[in-house]
Amino acid sequence: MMNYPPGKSASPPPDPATDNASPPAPGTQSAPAIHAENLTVVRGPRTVLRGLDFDVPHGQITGLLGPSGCGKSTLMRSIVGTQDKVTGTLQVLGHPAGAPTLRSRIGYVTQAPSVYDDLSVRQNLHYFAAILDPGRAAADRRHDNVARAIADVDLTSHADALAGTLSGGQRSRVSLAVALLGTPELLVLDEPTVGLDPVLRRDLWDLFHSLAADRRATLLISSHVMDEAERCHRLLLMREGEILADDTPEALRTRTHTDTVEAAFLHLVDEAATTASPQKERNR
Ligand SMILES: Nc1ncnc2c1ncn2[C@@H]1O[C@H](COP(=O)(O)OP(=O)(O)OP(=O)(O)O)[C@@H](O)[C@H]1O
Repeated sequence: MMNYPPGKSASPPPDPATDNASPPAPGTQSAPAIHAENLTVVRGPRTVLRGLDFDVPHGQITGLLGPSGCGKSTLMRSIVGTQDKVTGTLQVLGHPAGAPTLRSRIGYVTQAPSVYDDLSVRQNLHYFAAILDPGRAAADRRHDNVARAIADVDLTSHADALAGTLSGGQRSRVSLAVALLGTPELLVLDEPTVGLDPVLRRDLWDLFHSLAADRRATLLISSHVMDEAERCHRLLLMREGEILADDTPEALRTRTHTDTVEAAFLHLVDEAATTASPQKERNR
């Protein structure tokens, strides 16, 4: 089992260029972790995702960024196989999204923490661990995995507190710990740092980088906080159900002659508006 000290390092995130240089995990070099072609999703009367084409590479952190309502959660639900009315191609770890074989290979954390309020943090983790890895013979392994997952999210000192008595941020971290139990190859995290203080946010990003670097996990992390974009290896910038850009933060800044990803995003929004509607642009 990998051992690393989450939340203890104040070091900056690893340099993606250096990280890219490390050898890929065996058997994962060729195909991307996620491959989408003409991915379209209809929700109710609306087409929420419109013909998306993109790849998510293995062993890196890809940030999914865009304003509220642009379709980030819908895309994540499609990837983990819980979204209805998905058309086009969506391959995840070499299988069609939603294939039963993917269940134990993906960790998914929704925006709303899914924990039992009347159980302690440890009991919550043991409950889910027993589903993932049942049987008496696995009791020692479950015990170790639960302790590791609780330590991963820095909740050891709250392990015996009832989940219902925790703060919102702490409850989110319990959900994240549940997702880390099975050491998944792909982690899909929907706004995992929302509502957290800056120290916890930094600690969680350190953990995400450890997961990518040490366990070769692939992470897809949504956020609408643009400063978090700088912490990702790659970015998918979304707007109104479309991918506005798919690149590294540095390449985006360079291409748009801007200093921050937020400025790059705004530049691309303006550029897209000009292309889509010259008349509208002339009237601005
Ligand atoms: N059940 C539904 N029926 C119809 N439309 C829906 C439904 N759920 C979401 N939508 C619409 O789909 C669009 C995308 O929603 P989604 O939750 O994926 O956005 P998001 O980018 O994750 O937003 P946020 O950052 O606020 O969570 C929104 O315009 C939303 O109104």
